[in-house]
Amino acid sequence: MPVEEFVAGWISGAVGLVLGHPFDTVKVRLQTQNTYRGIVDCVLKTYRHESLLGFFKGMSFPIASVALVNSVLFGVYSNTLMALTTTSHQERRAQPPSYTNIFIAGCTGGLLQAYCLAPFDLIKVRLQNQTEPRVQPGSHQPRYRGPVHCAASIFREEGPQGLFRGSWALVLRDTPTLGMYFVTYEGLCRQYTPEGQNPSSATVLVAGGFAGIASWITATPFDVIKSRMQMDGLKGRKYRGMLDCMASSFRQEGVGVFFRGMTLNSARAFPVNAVTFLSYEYLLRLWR
Ligand SMILES: C[N+](C)(C)CCCC[C@H](N)C(=O)O
Repeated sequence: MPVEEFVAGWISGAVGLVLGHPFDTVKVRLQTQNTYRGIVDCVLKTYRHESLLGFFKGMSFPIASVALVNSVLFGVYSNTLMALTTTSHQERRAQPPSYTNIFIAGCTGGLLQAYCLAPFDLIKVRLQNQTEPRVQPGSHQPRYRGPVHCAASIFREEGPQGLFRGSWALVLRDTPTLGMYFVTYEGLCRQYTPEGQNPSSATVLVAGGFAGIASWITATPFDVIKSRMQMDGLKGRKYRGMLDCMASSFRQEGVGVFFRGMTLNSARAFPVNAVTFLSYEYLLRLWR
């Protein structure tokens, strides 16, 4: 039943999310702050200054919203595929859909999830970039006290459209790359599974992991622009728009800027997406 796909998408996303958050925090900081020399430097400074908790900043909203975001991604993907091929999830092993249809369904899922993700991702990025240690009485207060305060402040200071800052870059980041995500996953599963059978757990883990890496590698240039657009507006506006952000980042920092965070994105992508697909497939088989 289509609704199961939504629920499976949610639970599997939450599991992956917690696992990958520390990588994500370091990545966001490297993409948007020029104070770190590299991954190790950023990890050490974060740990010394903010303790282990520093790596988990901004995680609560993503956990709450992953329900919506991942269920939209997997639910729209699967239901689009059903509309294109008239096969349900269970029938797809016996009648595999074409890669073109998988790509179209993945892009559709990606496009819609990007819109749901936009405000939550913005708040995550703003909180991850607060480098103040835990608030103690009398110490310097960070700008945002928590996710709700952050959302309310953005709404007040930058208007409702402020909550969607960077959403264009996010849509461009996620639409084609999520098409690729499902094509890679399906392709690898088919390659290592005898015809008509379900892929083994090991196959699902490896295919999910590589699907994550493939889509994150290609998504990184827009990921950098997205993070920068999201931080813009915090202290006045530096960029006139997405194209200006791309041009001025390139002018000031060279082409390398578009690959910032690629190592961390890939390192995070394998475990996160291996677990995401494994729990997704497992839950759907459980409910059949
Ligand atoms: C398309 N792009 C690679 C940007 C995102 C893929 C999202 C997959 C998973 N929720 C994760 O957080 O890794």
